[in-house]
Amino acid sequence: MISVSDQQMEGAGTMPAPGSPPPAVSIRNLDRTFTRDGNTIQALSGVSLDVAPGEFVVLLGPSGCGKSTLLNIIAGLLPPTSGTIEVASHAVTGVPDEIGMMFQKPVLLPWRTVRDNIVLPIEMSKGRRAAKAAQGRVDELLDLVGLKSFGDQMPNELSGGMQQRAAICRMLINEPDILLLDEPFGALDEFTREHMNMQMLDLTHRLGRTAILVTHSISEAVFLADRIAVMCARPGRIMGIVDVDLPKDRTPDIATSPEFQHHVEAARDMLKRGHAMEMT
Ligand SMILES: Nc1ncnc2c1ncn2[C@@H]1O[C@H](COP(=O)(O)OP(=O)(O)OP(=O)(O)O)[C@@H](O)[C@H]1O
Repeated sequence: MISVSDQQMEGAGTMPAPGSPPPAVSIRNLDRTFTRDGNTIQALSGVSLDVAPGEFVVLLGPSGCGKSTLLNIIAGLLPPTSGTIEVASHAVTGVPDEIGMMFQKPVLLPWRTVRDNIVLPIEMSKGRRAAKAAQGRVDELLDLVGLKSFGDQMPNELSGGMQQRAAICRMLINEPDILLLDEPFGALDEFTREHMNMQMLDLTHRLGRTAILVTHSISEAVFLADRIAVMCARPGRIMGIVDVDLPKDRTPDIATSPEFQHHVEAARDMLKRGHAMEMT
């Protein structure tokens, strides 16, 4: 039985159940507009969403529906035009300490070794001595993502998937509770992407992290998510939520199961309805 709730009906499915722990991320009535060439673009309108600690939420929607804008607002990189955003029960005013972020491109500095790229966030915030003291943690992280013997290599000696794994280590070096993932594996080939998704799922469960991931891919969303927030454009908003009640331990084989396909259909139907609303 698939649980689907429509946000058009009073934000159903986006709020916590009574008595549940405070959300890791809480968004209320968020709007964001941009001005371009004298025109106002409503990138987000009336977005409300709570993400529970340890939950994996996927933002799924077509190009331009405001997924990256929403992620950047949660990360404190962009202010909302109106509405509220809290991370760990605190209003977001800058980049919260709890947040780690990853983008489609790994953006490793080519003149620094993998290890020196990973400690960069510490070096920038706490200085070189602190970065040096974190080398043990770097080794643990490299081991965690299967790059144990690659710490002293230069980024150009690594494949695209390996570079993204180094970027995962850099995201985790400050031990963030909440991971914001903007199509982190979108530039990788399908096989590597599948492998990296499995690794990310395993990591978030093992480390007990909260994750919010952006994707256009319905099957990727169903594979990764505890809940999918389906978005539509013009203006960007959350159409509704698909609860993915599949077992937490997932391997690519699950994609052939009827349950998986039912969730894919539920998300696709919601996307189609969003598209139809955009056209009217
Ligand atoms: N800095 C900006 N200035 C003007 N318009 C912007 C800016 N950033 C985003 N937009 C507009 O806001 C809307 C949402 O953009 P956003 O990048 O968040 O969408 P998206 O769903 O992440 O798209 P994609 O999947 O293609 O990355 C788009 O119409 C985009 O053109």
